Amino acid sequence: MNQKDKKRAAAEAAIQYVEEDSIIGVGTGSTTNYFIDALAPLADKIRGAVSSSEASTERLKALGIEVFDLNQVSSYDIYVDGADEVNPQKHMIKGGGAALTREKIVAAVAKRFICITDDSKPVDVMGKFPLPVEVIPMARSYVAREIVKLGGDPVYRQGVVTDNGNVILDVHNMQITDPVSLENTLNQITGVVTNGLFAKRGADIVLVAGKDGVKTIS
Ligand SMILES: O=C(CO)[C@H](O)[C@H](O)COP(=O)(O)O
Repeated sequence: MNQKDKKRAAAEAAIQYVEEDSIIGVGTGSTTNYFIDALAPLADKIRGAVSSSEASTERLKALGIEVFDLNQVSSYDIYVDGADEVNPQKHMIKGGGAALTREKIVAAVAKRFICITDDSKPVDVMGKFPLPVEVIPMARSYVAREIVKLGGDPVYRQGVVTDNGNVILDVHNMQITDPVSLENTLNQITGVVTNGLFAKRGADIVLVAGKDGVKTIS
Protein backbone atom coordinates (compact mmCIF):
# COMPACT_ATOMS: atom_id res chain seq x y z
CA MET A 1 0.00 0.00 0.00
CA ASN A 2 1.54 3.33 -1.01
CA GLN A 3 0.98 6.66 0.73
CA LYS A 4 -1.84 7.67 -1.64
CA ASP A 5 -3.70 4.41 -0.93
CA LYS A 6 -3.28 4.99 2.81
CA LYS A 7 -4.64 8.54 2.53
CA ARG A 8 -7.61 7.21 0.58
CA ALA A 9 -8.21 4.45 3.14
CA ALA A 10 -8.19 6.93 6.07
CA ALA A 11 -10.52 9.26 4.17
CA GLU A 12 -12.96 6.48 3.30
CA ALA A 13 -12.98 5.32 6.93
CA ALA A 14 -14.26 8.76 7.95
CA ILE A 15 -17.45 8.21 5.93
CA GLN A 16 -18.80 6.09 8.82
CA TYR A 17 -19.17 9.35 10.82
CA VAL A 18 -21.27 11.09 8.15
CA GLU A 19 -24.97 11.14 9.01
CA GLU A 20 -27.90 11.63 6.69
CA ASP A 21 -29.28 15.15 6.45
CA SER A 22 -26.25 16.63 8.18
CA ILE A 23 -23.84 19.42 7.36
CA ILE A 24 -20.18 18.38 7.20
CA GLY A 25 -17.19 20.60 7.99
CA VAL A 26 -14.59 19.90 5.32
CA GLY A 27 -10.85 20.55 5.50
CA THR A 28 -8.24 20.98 2.80
CA GLY A 29 -5.47 18.88 1.25
CA SER A 30 -4.86 15.66 -0.61
CA THR A 31 -6.28 13.39 2.12
CA THR A 32 -9.37 15.57 2.40
CA ASN A 33 -9.76 15.44 -1.38
CA TYR A 34 -10.17 11.67 -1.05
CA PHE A 35 -12.79 12.31 1.64
CA ILE A 36 -14.66 14.68 -0.67
CA ASP A 37 -14.53 12.06 -3.43
CA ALA A 38 -15.91 9.49 -0.99
CA LEU A 39 -18.80 11.85 -0.21
CA ALA A 40 -19.95 11.71 -3.85
CA PRO A 41 -22.43 8.82 -3.41
CA LEU A 42 -23.90 10.65 -0.39
CA ALA A 43 -24.27 14.00 -2.16
CA ASP A 44 -28.08 13.70 -2.22
CA LYS A 45 -28.31 12.43 1.35
CA ILE A 46 -26.44 15.18 3.20
CA ARG A 47 -27.62 18.77 3.60
CA GLY A 48 -24.30 20.19 2.52
CA ALA A 49 -20.90 21.29 3.72
CA VAL A 50 -18.95 24.15 5.20
CA SER A 51 -15.57 24.44 3.55
CA SER A 52 -12.14 25.58 4.73
CA SER A 53 -10.74 26.69 1.36
CA GLU A 54 -11.61 27.80 -2.14
CA ALA A 55 -10.07 24.56 -3.44
CA SER A 56 -12.31 22.33 -1.32
CA THR A 57 -15.35 24.49 -2.11
CA GLU A 58 -14.75 24.00 -5.81
CA ARG A 59 -14.38 20.24 -5.39
CA LEU A 60 -17.53 19.96 -3.25
CA LYS A 61 -19.59 22.05 -5.67
CA ALA A 62 -18.40 19.93 -8.61
CA LEU A 63 -20.12 16.99 -6.89
CA GLY A 64 -23.33 18.99 -6.49
CA ILE A 65 -22.83 19.40 -2.73
CA GLU A 66 -24.13 22.71 -1.42
CA VAL A 67 -21.49 24.77 0.37
CA PHE A 68 -22.84 27.01 3.11
CA ASP A 69 -21.30 30.26 4.32
CA LEU A 70 -20.19 29.61 7.91
CA ASN A 71 -22.25 32.59 9.05
CA GLN A 72 -25.40 30.75 7.98
CA VAL A 73 -24.67 27.73 10.18
CA SER A 74 -24.46 27.68 13.97
CA SER A 75 -23.16 24.16 14.50
CA TYR A 76 -22.50 20.78 12.88
CA ASP A 77 -21.36 17.43 14.19
CA ILE A 78 -18.12 16.71 12.39
CA TYR A 79 -15.16 18.43 10.81
CA VAL A 80 -12.96 16.11 8.71
CA ASP A 81 -9.44 17.12 7.76
CA GLY A 82 -5.88 15.87 7.37
CA ALA A 83 -2.80 16.94 9.30
CA ASP A 84 0.93 17.34 8.76
CA GLU A 85 1.84 15.91 12.16
CA VAL A 86 -0.21 14.55 15.04
CA ASN A 87 1.06 13.72 18.53
CA PRO A 88 -0.29 11.18 21.07
CA GLN A 89 -2.45 13.90 22.68
CA LYS A 90 -4.13 14.39 19.27
CA HIS A 91 -2.61 17.85 18.91
CA MET A 92 -1.74 18.59 15.31
CA ILE A 93 0.40 20.71 13.03
CA LYS A 94 -1.66 21.80 10.03
CA GLY A 95 -1.31 24.32 7.23
CA GLY A 96 0.98 22.55 4.80
CA GLY A 97 -1.61 23.61 2.23
CA ALA A 98 -1.77 27.18 3.62
CA ALA A 99 -5.43 26.83 4.67
CA LEU A 100 -4.78 26.83 8.43
CA THR A 101 -6.84 29.85 9.42
CA ARG A 102 -10.06 28.81 7.73
CA GLU A 103 -9.42 25.25 8.86
CA LYS A 104 -9.17 26.41 12.46
CA ILE A 105 -12.35 28.45 12.15
CA VAL A 106 -14.41 25.69 10.51
CA ALA A 107 -13.04 23.17 13.04
CA ALA A 108 -13.94 25.47 15.96
CA VAL A 109 -17.65 25.31 15.12
CA ALA A 110 -17.76 21.51 14.84
CA LYS A 111 -18.63 19.23 17.74
CA ARG A 112 -15.96 16.68 16.73
CA PHE A 113 -12.73 16.95 14.76
CA ILE A 114 -11.96 13.78 12.81
CA CYS A 115 -8.37 13.77 11.64
CA ILE A 116 -7.56 11.52 8.66
CA THR A 117 -3.93 10.58 8.09
CA ASP A 118 -1.55 8.02 6.74
CA ASP A 119 0.98 6.48 9.09
CA SER A 120 3.72 9.01 8.24
CA LYS A 121 1.95 11.72 10.28
CA PRO A 122 1.91 10.46 13.92
CA VAL A 123 4.97 11.64 15.91
CA ASP A 124 5.92 11.68 19.60
CA VAL A 125 7.00 15.33 19.59
CA MET A 126 5.87 17.73 16.87
CA GLY A 127 8.17 20.16 15.09
CA LYS A 128 10.01 18.21 12.44
CA PHE A 129 7.38 19.46 9.99
CA PRO A 130 7.92 23.25 9.77
CA LEU A 131 5.12 25.03 11.65
CA PRO A 132 3.08 27.30 9.32
CA VAL A 133 2.14 30.75 10.61
CA GLU A 134 -0.25 32.97 8.64
CA VAL A 135 0.83 36.60 8.78
CA ILE A 136 -0.52 39.95 7.56
CA PRO A 137 1.88 40.79 4.68
CA MET A 138 3.21 44.11 6.09
CA ALA A 139 4.09 42.37 9.39
CA ARG A 140 6.12 39.59 7.82
CA SER A 141 9.63 40.74 8.80
CA TYR A 142 8.58 41.90 12.26
CA VAL A 143 6.85 38.59 13.00
CA ALA A 144 9.87 36.68 11.67
CA ARG A 145 12.18 38.57 14.09
CA GLU A 146 9.85 37.82 17.02
CA ILE A 147 9.78 34.12 16.09
CA VAL A 148 13.59 34.05 16.03
CA LYS A 149 13.52 35.37 19.63
CA LEU A 150 11.38 32.32 20.52
CA GLY A 151 14.07 30.02 19.07
CA GLY A 152 12.43 29.27 15.73
CA ASP A 153 13.83 29.61 12.25
CA PRO A 154 11.10 31.20 10.07
CA VAL A 155 11.19 30.82 6.29
CA TYR A 156 8.92 32.91 4.04
CA ARG A 157 6.84 30.60 1.79
CA GLN A 158 7.63 32.42 -1.45
CA GLY A 159 4.84 32.85 -3.96
CA VAL A 160 2.05 31.65 -1.65
CA VAL A 161 -0.89 33.92 -0.81
CA THR A 162 -3.60 32.46 1.42
CA ASP A 163 -7.31 32.56 0.62
CA ASN A 164 -7.38 35.49 3.08
CA GLY A 165 -4.74 37.47 1.16
CA ASN A 166 -1.96 36.85 3.69
CA VAL A 167 1.48 35.19 3.63
CA ILE A 168 2.94 32.14 5.37
CA LEU A 169 6.09 31.80 7.47
CA ASP A 170 7.18 28.18 7.97
CA VAL A 171 8.97 27.85 11.30
CA HIS A 172 11.78 25.29 11.30
CA ASN A 173 13.79 23.79 14.13
CA MET A 174 11.26 23.93 16.94
CA GLN A 175 10.86 21.00 19.31
CA ILE A 176 7.25 21.53 20.30
CA THR A 177 7.11 20.09 23.81
CA ASP A 178 4.26 22.35 25.00
CA PRO A 179 1.97 22.84 22.00
CA VAL A 180 -0.81 24.66 23.88
CA SER A 181 1.60 27.25 25.24
CA LEU A 182 3.36 27.76 21.90
CA GLU A 183 0.03 28.10 20.10
CA ASN A 184 -0.95 30.87 22.51
CA THR A 185 2.45 32.58 22.41
CA LEU A 186 2.59 32.73 18.62
CA ASN A 187 -0.94 34.09 18.42
CA GLN A 188 0.07 36.97 20.71
CA ILE A 189 2.59 38.34 18.18
CA THR A 190 1.06 41.37 16.50
CA GLY A 191 0.54 40.63 12.83
CA VAL A 192 -0.01 36.89 13.27
CA VAL A 193 -3.42 35.83 12.00
CA THR A 194 -3.11 32.30 13.32
CA ASN A 195 -0.62 29.49 13.53
CA GLY A 196 -0.83 25.87 12.45
CA LEU A 197 -0.80 24.37 15.92
CA PHE A 198 -4.16 22.78 16.67
CA ALA A 199 -3.59 22.05 20.35
CA LYS A 200 -6.11 24.11 22.32
CA ARG A 201 -8.60 22.44 20.01
CA GLY A 202 -7.04 19.16 18.91
CA ALA A 203 -8.64 16.21 17.17
CA ASP A 204 -11.29 14.06 18.86
CA ILE A 205 -10.68 11.04 16.66
CA VAL A 206 -7.60 10.26 14.57
CA LEU A 207 -7.88 7.69 11.79
CA VAL A 208 -4.40 6.46 10.87
CA ALA A 209 -4.07 4.28 7.78
CA GLY A 210 -1.13 1.89 7.61
CA LYS A 211 -0.31 -1.29 5.78
CA ASP A 212 -2.49 -3.33 8.13
CA GLY A 213 -5.57 -1.14 7.81
CA VAL A 214 -7.01 1.90 9.55
CA LYS A 215 -6.45 2.40 13.27
CA THR A 216 -8.83 4.59 15.27
CA ILE A 217 -7.34 6.70 18.08
CA SER A 218 -9.99 8.32 20.27
O1 LIG B 1 -3.47 21.48 6.88
C1 LIG B 1 -3.62 21.16 5.73
C2 LIG B 1 -3.80 22.15 4.63
O2 LIG B 1 -3.64 23.46 5.08
C3 LIG B 1 -3.64 19.72 5.36
O3 LIG B 1 -4.65 19.10 6.07
C4 LIG B 1 -2.32 19.11 5.69
O4 LIG B 1 -1.29 19.87 5.04
C5 LIG B 1 -2.24 17.66 5.26
O5 LIG B 1 -2.27 17.61 3.87
P1 LIG B 1 -2.31 16.25 3.05
O6 LIG B 1 -3.62 15.61 3.36
O7 LIG B 1 -2.21 16.71 1.62
O8 LIG B 1 -1.15 15.41 3.47
